[in-house]
Amino acid sequence: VMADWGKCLDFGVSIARQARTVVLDAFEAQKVVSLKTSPADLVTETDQGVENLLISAIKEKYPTHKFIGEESVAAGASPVLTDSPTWIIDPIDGTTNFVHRFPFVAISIAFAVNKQTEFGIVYSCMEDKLYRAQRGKGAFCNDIPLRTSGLEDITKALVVTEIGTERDDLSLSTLTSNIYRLLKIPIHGIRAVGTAAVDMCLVASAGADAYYHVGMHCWDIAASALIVSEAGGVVHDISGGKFDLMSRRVIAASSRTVARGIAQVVEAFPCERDDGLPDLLPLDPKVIGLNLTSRCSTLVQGTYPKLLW
Ligand SMILES: O=P(O)(O)O[C@H]1[C@H](O)[C@@H](O)[C@@H](O)[C@@H](O)[C@@H]1O
Ligand SMILES: [Mg+2]
Ligand SMILES: [Mg+2]
Repeated sequence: VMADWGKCLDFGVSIARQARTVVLDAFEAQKVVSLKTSPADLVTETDQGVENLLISAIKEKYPTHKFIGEESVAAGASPVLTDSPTWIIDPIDGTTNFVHRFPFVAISIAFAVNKQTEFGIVYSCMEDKLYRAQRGKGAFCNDIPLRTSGLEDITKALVVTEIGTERDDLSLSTLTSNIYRLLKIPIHGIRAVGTAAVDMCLVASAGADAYYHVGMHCWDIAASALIVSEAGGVVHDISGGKFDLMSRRVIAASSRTVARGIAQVVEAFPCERDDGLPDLLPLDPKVIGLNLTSRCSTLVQGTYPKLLW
């Protein structure tokens, strides 16, 4: 029988609401900003404070549960997802927005058991929009049910993506040529809100038709990936194959057709997986009929082969 994690979800919502008050209080205040992996990868004391608040509240109620938190990982914790009940937390998604007071900042909390996401919560703090989904039970924004647009025709798509924090030539040339090739399809337009979690919730709420990105982390999208699929959307790897939460690549879309259309024109640049495993080519045996057993031990330099089906 499927365990009902509903009470755990309710607890997650209650601590997300508490954390939001901390974010709102800090939003206007002076901030101490530090750098992480690049001059564009920022972190503040509020990121760390909110993560500590969430993790200590959860530990008190569920002492055996495990955590993958963005700022704990930045401080050296290992982001390996086991079968144990695990909370995957991004305390502030959109830290650059937070620092600049660009009013799109989200708290993202996902909960996985046996490596399967059981619920996801994304609180878009300035908008006061609390998105949530429990596996098999639908997706909601402030308790209103969510459905994606269901769009099939990519030439009518509004697509969200992110610029990310990479500033090296390969990442930036791949990223900008992806935008160029998408616009040439043509599509209606491209937007970047500055938080992957909110981008994906826009797909779930039909405000956009697809989101794609290479370089974000599991904590950015673990919650919103479930919210998109519970809203009737699809979530795939950037190649069009099977989504892998730890791969740092994703397409979330209104339909498989739109996802396929994006997979055909966008390319991935190599980036280290969140779990540190050797990078797997995004080969989905079902999709290409291959019987793959061995992992690919080295990154395919440059871009991944096109996996079209
Ligand atoms: O604000 P973060 O939690 O660091 O997440 C950001 C990420 O740093 C950036 O690279 C982009 O991918 C954004 O979409 C993320 O939300
Ligand atoms: Mg983030
Ligand atoms: Mg963050």
